[in-house]
Amino acid sequence: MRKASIIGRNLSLGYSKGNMKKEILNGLEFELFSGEMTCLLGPNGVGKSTLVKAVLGQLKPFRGEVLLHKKTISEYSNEELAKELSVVLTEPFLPGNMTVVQLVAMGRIPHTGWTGKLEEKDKEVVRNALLATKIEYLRDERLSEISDGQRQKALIARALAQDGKVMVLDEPTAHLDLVNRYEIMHLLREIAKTQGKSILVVTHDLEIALETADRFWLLNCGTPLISGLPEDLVISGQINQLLPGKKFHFSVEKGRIELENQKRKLDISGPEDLVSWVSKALEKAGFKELDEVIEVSENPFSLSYKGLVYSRIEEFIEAKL
Ligand SMILES: Nc1ncnc2c1ncn2[C@@H]1O[C@H](COP(=O)(O)OP(=O)(O)OP(=O)(O)O)[C@@H](O)[C@H]1O
Repeated sequence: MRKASIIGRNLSLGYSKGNMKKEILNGLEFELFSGEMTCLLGPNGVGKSTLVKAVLGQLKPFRGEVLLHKKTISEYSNEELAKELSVVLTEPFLPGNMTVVQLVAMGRIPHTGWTGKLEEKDKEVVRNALLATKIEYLRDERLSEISDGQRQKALIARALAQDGKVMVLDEPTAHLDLVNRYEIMHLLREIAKTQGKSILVVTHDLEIALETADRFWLLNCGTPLISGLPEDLVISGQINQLLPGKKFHFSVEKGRIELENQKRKLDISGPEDLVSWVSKALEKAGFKELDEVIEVSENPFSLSYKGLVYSRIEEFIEAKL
C-alpha cells in the first residue's frame, strides 16, 4: 500500500499585494508518495515554483490545505519542518572556501542546533550522505574548486544529511551535461527507493524524467494537475499537455518531442531505428521527395539508391546536392 507524505487538498495558490490577490493555481489536488521520485513538469510561468513553495509551507494557500504526514503544514514550527523537509534550490551563491564535507555537515543543523557540534551519529549520517552521492573522494575539496555537477551532488548530499522524509528539488540538473543529468536523476530515484523518501523534482528535462521518474505531475494553465505513471501519460496522450499548440507532438514511438511536420515524408525502407536517423538527416538537408525508395541496411551500415551504394548519409547528401 502506497503512503502519501504530502497531500494537497482543493488548493488555491497565489500572491497578495495589499488588498489585491493574484491567483495562480486553483482546485489543486495531489499526493506525494513515499519511496517514489515524482517529477513536476509544466511550461514556464505555470506555477511550479508556487506549488513547491506551498508544499514547503512557505506560501499560505488562499484556500484548501497542505498536509504533511496528515497534519496541516502550518501547524509545524520551522524547526520541525527543517527535520521533515529537505530542499535543494538553485543556489547561485555558496561560500567558495567551504569544503564539501562542511557543506554536507550543514544539513545536520536542524538536528544539532546552530552550535553545529556533530555527535558521532551525525558524523555517520554525513559520511553516508557522501557515500550515497558518490562524492566521498571530494570531501576536503573547496566548493570553488569542484565542477557544477559535483557541487550539485554536494547540495543533494547536504539534503540527505538533513534526513527529512521528504526531499524537494527545484531544477537540480539545470546547467549540467547529459551524463550528470542522468546520473543525478538516477541517484535521486535510487535514494527514494532505498531510503523510502518522497522526492519531488521540478524539471524541464522531459526525456530524462521519462527514463527515471516513478510518477509525473503535469501542470498546465487552466487544467487540473495530472498525476500518473509517465508511461500511462504517454500512452493516453496526456503528455501532449506539456506542448504548446499544434506545432509539436510527442512521438510515442521515439519517446521524444518532434515538430509536427517532422513526421516522415521520404520513402525509406530498412531497420526502423536506422530509417529514423536517415530520414532526420535528409530532412535537415532539405530533401522533400525522392524518385525512388532508399534502402537502408545495417552491419555494415549502407544506403542504396538507384543502383549506387553509400556508406555514410553525408556521402549520399553530397552526391545529390
Ligand atoms: N512573489 C511573487 N509575487 C507575485 N507573483 C509571482 C511571484 N512569484 C511568482 N509569481 C507569478 O506566479 C506565476 C507562476 O510563477 P512560478 O515561478 O511559480 O512559475 P514556474 O512554473 O515555476 O516557472 P518557471 O518554469 O519559469 O520556473 C508567474 O506568473 C509569476 O509571475
